[in-house]
Amino acid sequence: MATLSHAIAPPGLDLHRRASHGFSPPSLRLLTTSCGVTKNSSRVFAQSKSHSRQQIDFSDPDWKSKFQKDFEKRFNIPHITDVFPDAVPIPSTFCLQMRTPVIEDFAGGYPSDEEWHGYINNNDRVLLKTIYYSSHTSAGAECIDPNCTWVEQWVHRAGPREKIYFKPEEVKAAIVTCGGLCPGLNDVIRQIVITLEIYGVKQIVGIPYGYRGFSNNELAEMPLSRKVVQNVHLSGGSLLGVSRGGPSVSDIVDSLEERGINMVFVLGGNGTHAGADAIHNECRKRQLRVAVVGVPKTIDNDILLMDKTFGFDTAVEEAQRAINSAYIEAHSAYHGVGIVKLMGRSSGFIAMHASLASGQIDICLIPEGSAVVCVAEGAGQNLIEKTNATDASGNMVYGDIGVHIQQETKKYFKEAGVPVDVKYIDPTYMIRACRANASDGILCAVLGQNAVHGAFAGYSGITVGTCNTHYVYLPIPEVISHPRLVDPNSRMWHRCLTSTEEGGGIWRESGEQRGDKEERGEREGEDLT
Ligand SMILES: Nc1ncnc2c1ncn2[C@@H]1O[C@H](COP(=O)(O)OP(=O)(O)OP(=O)(O)O)[C@@H](O)[C@H]1O
Ligand SMILES: O=P(O)(O)OC[C@H]1O[C@](O)(CO)[C@@H](O)[C@@H]1O
Ligand SMILES: [Mg+2]
Repeated sequence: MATLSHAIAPPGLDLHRRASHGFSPPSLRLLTTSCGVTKNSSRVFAQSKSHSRQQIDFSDPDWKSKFQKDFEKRFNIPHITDVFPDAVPIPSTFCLQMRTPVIEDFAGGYPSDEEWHGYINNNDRVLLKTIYYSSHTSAGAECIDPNCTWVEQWVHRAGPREKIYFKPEEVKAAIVTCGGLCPGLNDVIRQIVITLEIYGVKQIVGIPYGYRGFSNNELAEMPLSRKVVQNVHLSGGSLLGVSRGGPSVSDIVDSLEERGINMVFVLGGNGTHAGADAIHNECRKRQLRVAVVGVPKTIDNDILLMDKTFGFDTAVEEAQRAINSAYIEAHSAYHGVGIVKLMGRSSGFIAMHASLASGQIDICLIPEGSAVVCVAEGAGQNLIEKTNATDASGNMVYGDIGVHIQQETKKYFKEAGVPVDVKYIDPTYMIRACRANASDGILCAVLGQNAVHGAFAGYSGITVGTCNTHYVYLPIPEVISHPRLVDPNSRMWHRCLTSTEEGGGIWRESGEQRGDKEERGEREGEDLT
């Protein structure tokens, strides 16, 4: 008995071609995503892909320590003293005396102020990878060498430092939000402003409409204060507006100089971070004492190394509403088919998580049955006509895979002589224009605070994120070298398969189909995502 899953298997979604296989499957589930297929051989040294700059000779008995040294160098976070070795720090103006200890809680007595100061030591580190894989055949294994040797990889811990490199009264801080919208942007803006004020900063401005705001004289900077941002997190979008494209890096840095801005908080995805890193480098070239700190914003969750980016949870929650509607429509119709297209340019994380969360992504092909199809926008691009268009930032504009599946499904069933009722839902912008949920709200607040702590501590060219639930600073190039992709060998993907019962209906593109993406992307196989 053929199943629809076979009918639409790669190189497919070619429902006609396989229609002759018959159509009497018991029940079948389908989930499509844009995630790639990993050839088993590449799993052996999955991680070495991201370490391609370092040629590792595993026959060298010292390879591990050399690897670790190289890793430390790569994950070193740029500091103001790299360029200004004589920069003198001052004691932090960020007050940590707000604790209200209940003495009785401390059996051995509450630590004195000399022992406890609540700041982060510059040498504190967070373990980047926490699973010891005993074999490269383990699910989601990321091994460096053929023996899957345990290699500790440490990254810098985020948070307030005891010494700061900017006098708050000399700071003019700017916040800019670029790319597309994402739930939680206003929460991050709010928290950055509040934290800057706690340090004592008086000059805080918002740059309107992304990087464009730096060059367009008609767009005035927006003065920001706690009063202005107090309630902004209660609505979605960005208080400052967003945009794609815009001025050159050199023009942006000219504008920073003209405006006297010496702290820039950049909220955006991989494109925005590439811009932030370029701005940081240009400032260094010009010997400007400017701190550039990113906060990763991507609804697609396609930034490397982090547990997840803010807004993702909210988007998944919102996506479920669409899936639920598709499910209800499909189940209420005679031979109903519900199709939902979700965001995910290169990565199918939203589709995978929303499917897993909803438990409703299943296709029943029994005559009285129904089907719910969830597809990530980047999937199956090889099946539809290329638009050859790019947006203002240079990102490729994709064809509409959702509409394609809708049309092909109708054709398929027509040819099979089975009446179907196909309902197509495209909630695209609804999942990213909404307000952040509680867990994203917390994530945004902590990221915003840590961005300010990083800038005051003298770091630049960095971004903030969570690794294994701990907050860290990472050098920008390491998180944007390519988009993070769903790993089909990961536990999460298999959980997704499991949640769709037999899992036989899950479809993903083959390595060949998505060859171009394989070149650009890296799969991340950890359990969290
Ligand atoms: N390599 C780059 N160097 C400098 N600036 C860049 C680069 N790539 C993109 N940008 C700029 O960054 C901004 C945002 O880029 P983009 O539109 O790709 O969104 P993004 O940050 O990737 O967010 P999203 O996840 O919403 O796509 C644009 O103003 C764009 O001009
Ligand atoms: O219509 P816009 O603003 O270009 O945004 C669409 C794109 O933005 C994202 O949400 C983030 O990159 C993608 O998933 C999507 O392709
Ligand atoms: Mg992008």
